[in-house]
Amino acid sequence: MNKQLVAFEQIGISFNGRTLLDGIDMSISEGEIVTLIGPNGSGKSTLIRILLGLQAATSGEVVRHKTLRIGYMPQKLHIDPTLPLTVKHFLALVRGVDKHQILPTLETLGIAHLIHSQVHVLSGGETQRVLLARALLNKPNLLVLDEPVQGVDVNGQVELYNLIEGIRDELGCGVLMVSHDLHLVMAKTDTVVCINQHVCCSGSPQHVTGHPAYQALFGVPGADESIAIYAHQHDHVHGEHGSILSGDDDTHANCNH
Ligand SMILES: Nc1ncnc2c1ncn2[C@@H]1O[C@H](COP(=O)(O)OP(=O)(O)OP(=O)(O)O)[C@@H](O)[C@H]1O
Repeated sequence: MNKQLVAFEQIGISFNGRTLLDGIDMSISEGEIVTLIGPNGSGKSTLIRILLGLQAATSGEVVRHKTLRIGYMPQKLHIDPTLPLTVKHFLALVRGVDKHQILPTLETLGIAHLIHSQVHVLSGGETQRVLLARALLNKPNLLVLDEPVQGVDVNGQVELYNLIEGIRDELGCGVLMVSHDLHLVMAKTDTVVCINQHVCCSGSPQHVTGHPAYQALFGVPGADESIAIYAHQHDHVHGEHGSILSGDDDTHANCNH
């Protein structure tokens, strides 16, 4: 069995008395691609921030393997557009980077020709690849990608997911992704975890997509396959502070807790 890199154990977090995450259990192993899905504001990025140590959980524990080394790709590049900065110089800012690895990494990602380009003139897809290059230059055994295909057209999304899968195959690293592009990402994912305060559904894409919960959450029969709709129907009701009050309607999506 592959080495487990990270395990979230009963992670919970509250802000100003409001429970955002409650009792989250999930894990990521080497060679595994895990995709985190859920409605806007359900706490996906917060869970990533907890993993990165940028946010403290209110309860529970993140168990990290002693060899864990994370390469993080944020949702967006936050750089002052008036600041002159080439791709090469941007990547040279990675702490401890081996500068000889910059060009080969860009070659792997198909953007070697952009090495002397200014970062603020890059297209959406090019920017995402530069951010992926930065994550890879950290020599990770876990890639953490927060909405990696944001701002990328559909063809570009397929290419990026293929690249990510290829990187997993080559490096044998684990991958944790947040995504809204359910149909495209499913084909490249080993495990899907759907959160909405708690873990609502999880498992292989085959298991999850065949599950009534998934269909109630994301699928509208006959609708455009590329459109994912968050119509999250619980089989229970949440109280004011997030507690689960009832589970009396078994025609609704079944959540796993
Ligand atoms: N430090 C904080 N203090 C107060 N509220 C916070 C804090 N961090 C996050 N939140 C709130 O938690 C909620 C979840 O945010 P988060 O960004 O984790 O959701 P998300 O699932 O990643 O959303 P999206 O899909 O829209 O990116 C938001 O309502 C946000 O305002």
